[in-house]
Amino acid sequence: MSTVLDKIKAYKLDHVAACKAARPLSAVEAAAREASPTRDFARSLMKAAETGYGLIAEVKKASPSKGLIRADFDPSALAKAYEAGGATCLSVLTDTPSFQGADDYLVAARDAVLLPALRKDFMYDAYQVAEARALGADCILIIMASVEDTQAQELEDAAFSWGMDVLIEVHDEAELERALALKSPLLGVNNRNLKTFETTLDTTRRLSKLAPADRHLVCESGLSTPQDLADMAEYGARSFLIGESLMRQDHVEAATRALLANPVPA
Ligand SMILES: O=P(O)(O)OC[C@@H](O)[C@@H](O)c1c[nH]c2ccccc12
Repeated sequence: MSTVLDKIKAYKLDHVAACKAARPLSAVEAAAREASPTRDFARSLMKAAETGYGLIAEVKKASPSKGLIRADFDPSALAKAYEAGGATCLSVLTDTPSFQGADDYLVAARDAVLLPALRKDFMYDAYQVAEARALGADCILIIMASVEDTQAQELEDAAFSWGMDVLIEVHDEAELERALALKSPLLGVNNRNLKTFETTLDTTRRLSKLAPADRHLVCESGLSTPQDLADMAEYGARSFLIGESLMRQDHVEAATRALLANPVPA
């Protein structure tokens, strides 16, 4: 049976082929070389996590599981609200149509602030990594559920060659094992199964026990309260990737601040 992830992968590969035909890799690489210097995504998270929580705040208009999340959607205003509320980094969905994202949203959000930004998309080809850098991205996502090992390695190598960081995303034990063959210290545990959309913080509870000490755990999806963060901190998570619950707030800055207000449990 084909899953949502399979469908996204199929249209994304078509999209990348069309992009390559319209704009050769050499042109994208030239643009990437001219892009704004990278901001230190991984280091910022680790530093924030020394004294509190690292927060990757996501600019997310819609999702395949929830449909439209935020009608009043202004990426630069949202980025500013996140920054003012204490977020460490941004994540900006560029995928469309599933997430109703756009490359321009990433450019606008990052330009509005000083925070490092993740291009949140489904990556399969080094071409997309160069594109990400040309858009200003400081980090890319590798979803282990959707790539082969060699592909993951190519994506990571390409990101490092552009001076970008890499968030490696896993959802089960087998993916985590495969992720450990890569070098990036940022290990994201997605609490949402991208094939069924089932979301449970038990995923982090389970996988955190298998994460080596030299990886920085990023707990992703399904988080909405300061209590969720404190709960996940008991399992070693100090950094969080949060979208929907913040995107549904009228006052994003205040909500971001409130989410981060409680101290990390001793
Ligand atoms: O909106 P949430 O439940 O706070 O989740 C944010 C983020 O983790 C989620 O958007 C996400 C995690 N991994 C992904 C991969 C592709 C698209 C989206 C995602």
